[in-house]
Amino acid sequence: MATASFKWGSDVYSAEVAEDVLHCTSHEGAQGTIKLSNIVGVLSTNSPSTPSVLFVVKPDDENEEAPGYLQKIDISSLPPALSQFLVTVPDYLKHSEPVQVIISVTSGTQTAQAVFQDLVKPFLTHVGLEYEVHETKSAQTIKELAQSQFLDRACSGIPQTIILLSGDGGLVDLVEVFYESSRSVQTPPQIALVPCGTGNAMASSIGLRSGPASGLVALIRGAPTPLPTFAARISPGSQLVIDEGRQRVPLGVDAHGSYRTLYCAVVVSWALHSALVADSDTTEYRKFGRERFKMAANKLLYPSDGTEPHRFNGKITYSTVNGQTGEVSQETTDTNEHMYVVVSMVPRLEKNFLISPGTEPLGGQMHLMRWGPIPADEAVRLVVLAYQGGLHVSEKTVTYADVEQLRIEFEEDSEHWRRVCIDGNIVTVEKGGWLELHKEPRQLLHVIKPC
Ligand SMILES: Nc1ncnc2c1ncn2[C@@H]1O[C@H](COP(=O)(O)OP(=O)(O)OP(=O)(O)O)[C@@H](O)[C@H]1O
Repeated sequence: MATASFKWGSDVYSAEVAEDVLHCTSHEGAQGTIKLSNIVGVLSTNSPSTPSVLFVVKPDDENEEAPGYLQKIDISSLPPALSQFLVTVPDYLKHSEPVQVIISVTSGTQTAQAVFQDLVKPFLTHVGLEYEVHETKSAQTIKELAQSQFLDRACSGIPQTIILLSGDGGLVDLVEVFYESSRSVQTPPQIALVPCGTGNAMASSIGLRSGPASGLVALIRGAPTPLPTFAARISPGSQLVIDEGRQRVPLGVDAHGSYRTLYCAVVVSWALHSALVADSDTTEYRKFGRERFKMAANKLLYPSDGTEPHRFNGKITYSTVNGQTGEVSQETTDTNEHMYVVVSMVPRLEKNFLISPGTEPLGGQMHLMRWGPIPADEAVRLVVLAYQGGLHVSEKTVTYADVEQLRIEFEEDSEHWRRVCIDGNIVTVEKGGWLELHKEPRQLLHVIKPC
């Protein structure tokens, strides 16, 4: 198939579809092919008589996650089989404010700049959109932009669309600024995700699982949907871990003085999960992409001194609602010893890591996933089952519950085992401290979900 090597020209091509492939022929008789699965959309806005096909050329057709580059060709007429791809420019790309593009340069394996040049910039140009580009200069850039620009517009009722070329971190930064502000948001920004991170939990959960190009498909044919957000209240004395674990920043308390609230939209975890996220967030580990999580997990599950994995101590209480009667019941895990504790607000933490098959994307649910101390090999088996379509949730050893609220009281002496992960941020809870999770009623951000 000539997808990568064929040189597309500015001709108007005649086009026909056969066996999920668009066959195009130029006036001079040159022939090129495009897999239908690589088509982003067909625009007929500029000239209805010569629709434009936007498609991704993948140098390595076998690797569906390879970013590739975007190409546009005009065709002389629309084959019926292409009508499913017909799109018009959606309202969220027609705001008076230019589209805001954020390139988070260190996300994942540092591909975001190339993804912008090869996919997003050509997309914006072909669709004829005005845009402003912001490249991150530090870990604070997205928060600073949110403070200085996005929040102002949202509070003034100005519609805006933000394209995030990042992992979950970019979204988490926006959540932090918008939800910690006391200002009143009139018009939530509409956020398009172009997955460039390591886990890309939110993007994968809303269906963007074929690399960064899937973000373009959602951008041209998407539905802005409120982003459910959750409040994590943490006891006083907690600290944010920064600088690859070397430094701590006290989190302080909210104005009422009894706890600090952090807002989240993806995942809160403790025990093995938070430890592996914390341990693997170093420049050295980041080079390994998604593998870094497995590498860190192995070190925790099979300690080098030959001992068994750590038994995490704490009391976990949670409430559930009976779907039929609406009755709320309070439950406590049968033991205070734990190995794996994850509260997920999304179904997937990575493309194929289906941590919570019962969670509807952007549905506003929290699911607790937990198991107690078990042999390391058994823990590995459960994690493998999660990669095999979320089969771990039916195992007897796993607690899996749709929870309304949850509280953990930490009973660990060492700070090392009191590290929790709140949407990728690592927080150490004080000795004897606690964490509570609640559903947050405000909806201040919208995520563009693929239709
Ligand atoms: N120019 C920069 N200099 C330093 N840090 C940066 C810079 N740009 C981004 N960062 C930081 O790099 C991290 C990137 O996080 P992001 O979530 O986007 O990617 P990831 O962690 O690889 O993916 P995921 O969260 O989906 O697993 C964030 O902490 C962000 O603040």
